[in-house]
Amino acid sequence: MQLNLQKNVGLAQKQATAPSPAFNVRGNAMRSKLPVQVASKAASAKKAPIARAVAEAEDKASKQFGVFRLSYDVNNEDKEMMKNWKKTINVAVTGASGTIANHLLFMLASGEVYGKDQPIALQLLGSERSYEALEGVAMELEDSLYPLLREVSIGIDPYEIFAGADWALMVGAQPRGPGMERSDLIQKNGQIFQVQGRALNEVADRNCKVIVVGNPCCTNALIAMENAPNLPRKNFHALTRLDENRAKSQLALKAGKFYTSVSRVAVWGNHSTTQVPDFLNAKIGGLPAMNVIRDNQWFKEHFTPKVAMRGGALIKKWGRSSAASTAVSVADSIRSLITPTPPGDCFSSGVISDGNLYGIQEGLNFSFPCRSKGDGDYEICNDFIIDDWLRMKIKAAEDELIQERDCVSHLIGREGGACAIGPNTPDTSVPGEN
Ligand SMILES: NC(=O)c1ccc[n+]([C@@H]2O[C@H](COP(=O)([O-])OP(=O)(O)OC[C@H]3O[C@@H](n4cnc5c(N)ncnc54)[C@H](O)[C@@H]3O)[C@@H](O)[C@H]2O)c1
Repeated sequence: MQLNLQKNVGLAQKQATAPSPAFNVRGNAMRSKLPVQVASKAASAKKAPIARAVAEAEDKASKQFGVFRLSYDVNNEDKEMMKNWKKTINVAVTGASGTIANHLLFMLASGEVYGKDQPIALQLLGSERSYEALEGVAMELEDSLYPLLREVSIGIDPYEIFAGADWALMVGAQPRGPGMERSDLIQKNGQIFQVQGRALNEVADRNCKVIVVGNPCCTNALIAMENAPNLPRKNFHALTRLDENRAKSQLALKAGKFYTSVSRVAVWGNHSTTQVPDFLNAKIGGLPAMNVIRDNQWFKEHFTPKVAMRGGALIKKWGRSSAASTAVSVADSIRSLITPTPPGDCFSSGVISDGNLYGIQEGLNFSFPCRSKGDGDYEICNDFIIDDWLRMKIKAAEDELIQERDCVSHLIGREGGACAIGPNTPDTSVPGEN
């Protein structure tokens, strides 16, 4: 029996515009070259983008080492196991040979994120420098024998790797080098997300869900979204779930309760030290957290900065930034979108602020409390109480995100103010996560 034949032809078709090598690997597979029809360049140039991509992919497949059709010898036992499986989904992951991805990919492949009945194809994007490491990652995935992992493809061209993606987990970003200004990092990474946003716009599934992890993640998500006008604006998320998880853990520890009793914890604003972990609306054991932990000073002076500075505390101990817990929080973010949010609860995500009821300026990627029916979509919760303290903190986060947006206005086709982030601007990056 041949599995994923369609998909693998599709994969070859995804090799559309790439100057890069692409591999498609899987254990126990019988490999054979794809049949090819060579199209002339002139003819393909006139075709619509997708038809051209297909023609170019076929052309490339005729010449390129490493493009395979895979077929599997499936015995009866395997058939039994697979009979209730859903249709394979394509999950693109960038920065795939990086530290976070090294945890995340194996969680995805194991089925613990999308479900034990959800086969996936992993499409891994690396940088030129990390290409060999990417091959190593693919080999490790291959050696892990995950039944639900139907395909692994690797490459360095986002147009190739995002082709047909149902999900794009955008982890890859340039790290902040020694002496690098925050504004330089915003620019450098902004350019990456402009290119990748354009690629998503061209080749990803029209309902692709995007989660941006690479920092500054809210502004990067905004850039990707603005460069992908063919995808729903709502589909672009920035990862602030790690901050929520950190807040939950601190509340549970302080209250002496198990973390599952902590709910309705929102993180507002930016994934930076201006972030606002919301203790006013949080609940512990179904009661307002402030009625359980009766210590206002602790909430404002310990809890809030502790959550915001957690990355720095961790890097001091560990010598590197959070990776495993970040991967866990990406997995949590995905699960929050594909499973219904329990009544009264929420999850935090950086999403487009358009139409929000909290007075946050529109056109920003801003972290809000959200809820989902489990269909991949979400809505911003509209029943959170905001007091003066919370309002003041949220305003500072909003100002910061407006400032970041001004610095990338040229990348999002927006008339914007000048970039006001300079060497003397307070550095609000989450320590260790920039
Ligand atoms: N939002 C959050 O909560 C959160 C938490 C922790 C880290 N982060 C951010 O996540 C990002 C990744 O962290 P990491 O620890 O995995 O870093 P890492 O340096 O270990 O890995 C990053 C990988 O991205 C690759 N890369 C660079 N440019 C790329 C591009 N244009 N396309 C594809 N890949 C590219 C690099 O080659 C590298 O392998 C960083 O920006 C970090 O600040 C975010």
